[in-house]
Amino acid sequence: MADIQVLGGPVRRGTEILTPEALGFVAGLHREFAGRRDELLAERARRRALGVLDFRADTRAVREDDWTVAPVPGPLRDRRVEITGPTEPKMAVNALNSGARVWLADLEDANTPHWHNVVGGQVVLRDAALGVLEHTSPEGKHYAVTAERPAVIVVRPRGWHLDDKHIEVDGRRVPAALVDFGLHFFHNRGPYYYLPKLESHLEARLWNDVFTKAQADLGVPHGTIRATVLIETIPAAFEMDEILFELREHAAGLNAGRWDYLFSVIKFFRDAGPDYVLPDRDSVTMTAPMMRAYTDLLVRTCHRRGAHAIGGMAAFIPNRRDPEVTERALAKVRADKEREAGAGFDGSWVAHPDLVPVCREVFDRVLGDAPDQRHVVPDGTVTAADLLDVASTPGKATAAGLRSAVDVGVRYLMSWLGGTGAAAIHNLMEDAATAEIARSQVWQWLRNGVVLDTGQRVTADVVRHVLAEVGAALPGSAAAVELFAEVAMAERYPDFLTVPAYERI
Ligand SMILES: CC(=O)SCCNC(=O)CCNC(=O)[C@H](O)C(C)(C)COP(=O)(O)OP(=O)(O)OC[C@H]1O[C@@H](n2cnc3c(N)ncnc32)[C@H](O)[C@@H]1OP(=O)(O)O
Ligand SMILES: O=CC(=O)O
Ligand SMILES: [Mg+2]
Repeated sequence: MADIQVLGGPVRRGTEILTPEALGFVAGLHREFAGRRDELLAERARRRALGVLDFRADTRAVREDDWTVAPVPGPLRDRRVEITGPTEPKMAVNALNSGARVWLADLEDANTPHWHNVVGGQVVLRDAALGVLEHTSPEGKHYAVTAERPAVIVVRPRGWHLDDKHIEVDGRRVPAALVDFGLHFFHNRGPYYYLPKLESHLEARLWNDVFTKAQADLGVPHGTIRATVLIETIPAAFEMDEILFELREHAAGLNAGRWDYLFSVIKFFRDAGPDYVLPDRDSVTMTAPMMRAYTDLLVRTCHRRGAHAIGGMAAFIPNRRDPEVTERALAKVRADKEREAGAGFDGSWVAHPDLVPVCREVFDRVLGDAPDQRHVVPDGTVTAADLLDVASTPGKATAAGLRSAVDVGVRYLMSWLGGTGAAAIHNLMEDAATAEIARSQVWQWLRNGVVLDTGQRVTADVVRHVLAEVGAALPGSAAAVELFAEVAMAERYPDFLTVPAYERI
């Protein structure tokens, strides 16, 4: 224990989570795997420096051979509606009662990793697993899980890129992914996880080895854990088969994480010239050729391998106080889910309980009594050129788009720094992934000197001017404005906005 330091302050009921045994377990994972994690992060940078993306020659056999992942476990058999949300107690109860089949309990895109969120989230997850989760709001409203069939909990730990500054082992910070997974698995024995932001099959292999050791250390049978991997980076799109193969004894499916995927496309090609400059965020829809290629390949890969293909998040949020906003959100979400169900997905995500019925209805119509449509393997081939066809994305870079990116980015960072990692902004769900798009788009437009629809070229002065106007209209935004400038305008592009942001909380 002497070499395990907890640097975060006290959190209510935190001692139930940060027990010597649980910390020892996390330290064991850290000692075995942190070094490999470091090498894999360095490998991300090396791969981008090469500037080339293609299917790998050395894994051709994995793509061509016949194999399948382990059989789907009973509780994950039917995933037609999954609700996502942070592990805050009220939302946790609401998600479990929402009628969705799965609750993606999010320690990643929807969560600010304040220490009290990290530890408090584990308290909520433990109570939920034990069936004792309850909450009373400041207004005195009582929340308890009453659903006959509460959603199955699937936990999303943070990605490989972040270290947690509140736990040190042998003098160094522990990868946040190992903190989140380790504490959760120690207290609840899993067994279901979503794995975010992977860039390669070697990162999947690392997760597989973490699962193997974790199960062995705690005497849990090998293969109990089941992971759904988000394909939400462009490098990972070229290794879908390989990722499932590495995790085949622990894999449950793949998910099309569209927002981080777009972020990754911009990030990977941020200085690759005009053919790779994306237009306004709201014009890049899932019907853009490169997005269609990505989801087609995902569904085909999953179904060939017996895994579930889970759709992504439409960002439109209903508003119980504004029927027009709600009607628009329902129509947009319905169209999105119909596209996904028609393309072969087995289920999809919603961001709000009021969207559960529409997603369920759309998938009920396509699935009928069957729990999924894994037996449907769509024909066709997706080539590297299809995945990389950024140039055919319709839309323009506009002055309104620039303002919106800056405005949403600053508003979101205000929320994130304040401890709330998902927010409804202008009736859209914004989280770390969508904010990454906003700031990366500004960086890309600036680097490429993009000319907007108004004829104005994007320069540092133009961005500074918009940022000053946005900041002036938002009281208390100084820290968020400064952070936005750092992540959208720095000469050297920061890989993740959450890394510098984390040092400020
Ligand atoms: C790119 C990606 O990774 S997507 C996945 C990550 N992102 C997310 O998970 C975002 C999930 N969604 C949310 O966080 C929220 O819906 C927000 C922040 C967008 C909007 O939340 P709010 O402003 O509270 O919405 P609203 O006021 O309409 O909520 C109404 C009720 O629904 C509840 N609710 C809203 N969203 C959720 C949710 N996702 N899960 C559970 N309950 C929810 C609220 O707690 C509230 O409950 P109450 O009536 O008991 O008070
Ligand atoms: O995590 C999901 C995404 O779209 O990003
Ligand atoms: Mg994501």
